[in-house]
Amino acid sequence: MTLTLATTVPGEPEIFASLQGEGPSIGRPVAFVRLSRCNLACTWCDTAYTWHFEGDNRPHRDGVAFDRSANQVVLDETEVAARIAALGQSRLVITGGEPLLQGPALAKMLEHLDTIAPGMQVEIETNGTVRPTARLDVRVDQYNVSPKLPHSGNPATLALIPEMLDFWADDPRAFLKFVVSEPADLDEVTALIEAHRHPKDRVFVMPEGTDSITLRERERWLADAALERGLRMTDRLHIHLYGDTRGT
Ligand SMILES: C[S@@+](CC[C@H](N)C(=O)[O-])C[C@H]1O[C@@H](n2cnc3c(N)ncnc32)[C@H](O)[C@@H]1O
Ligand SMILES: Nc1nc2[nH]cc(C(=O)O)c2c(=O)[nH]1
Ligand code: SF4
Ligand SMILES: [Mg+2]
Repeated sequence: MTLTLATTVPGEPEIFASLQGEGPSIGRPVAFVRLSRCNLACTWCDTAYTWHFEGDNRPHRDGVAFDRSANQVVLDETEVAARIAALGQSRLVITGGEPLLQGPALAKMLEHLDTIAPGMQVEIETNGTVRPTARLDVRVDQYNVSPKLPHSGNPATLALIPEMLDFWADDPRAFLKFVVSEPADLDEVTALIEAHRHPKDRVFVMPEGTDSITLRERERWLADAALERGLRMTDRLHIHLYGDTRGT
């Protein structure tokens, strides 16, 4: 089966080694694979090149027309697994775009990966709106679920599906990671986790931002808010280290 991946440069799939920059595994050395396409359209998405193609039925961002052929590459699941194994890491982060849109092919890729690099730990970065298939789910050690608040520009009917929030609350592998732009967003975070009984020790808040100055500025009030509300906070380490660049 094939997977559709994002690219670093035209034709080169976005498969790379880096430190996990966000969330419960921050600082861990990992292999990353970034898949193409998304079912949401966050106004501040830092990887819009994974879903925002010319001709797509999506709002254009900054008036820039993205070229699909330069931003996608299709590979067999065995080739994807081989490239991940070649990075020599013991942990894998699957991200996108929205990786759970390609559940069946991802499951096959991880099954093959287990034969060439046995025992790799697997994390999935997801917007939390798509249920993982059973065959994929058995291969996953951790879900980093980032539900999208209204400031993302997505309608709540698409982004905040009550049954899915209940589903993640019940899974001890699922950590929520809310992107926050202003202090009032914290009230929405608190209301959501209380409504869906998501344990606070599995809830992170993370500043919106794609440069160090913005992140640091927002972290000043976010740290106090997290402390006050009993939530965990995460930085975005990769932005400080490498800026907002592909393949890092
Ligand atoms: C690009 S998304 C891909 C995975 C999935 N679509 C999701 O949204 O979780 C990876 C992570 O980056 C976060 N993110 C994207 N743009 C961001 C920004 N401008 N500031 C902070 N976090 C951002 C998302 O919320 C998510 O946690
Ligand atoms: N280093 C690094 N850490 C990350 N954690 C989550 C990322 C993502 O885009 O999903 C990401 C990323 O793009 N780079
Ligand atoms: S859900 Fe994730 S990949 Fe999709 S637009 Fe939002 S941040 Fe970007
Ligand atoms: Mg990222």
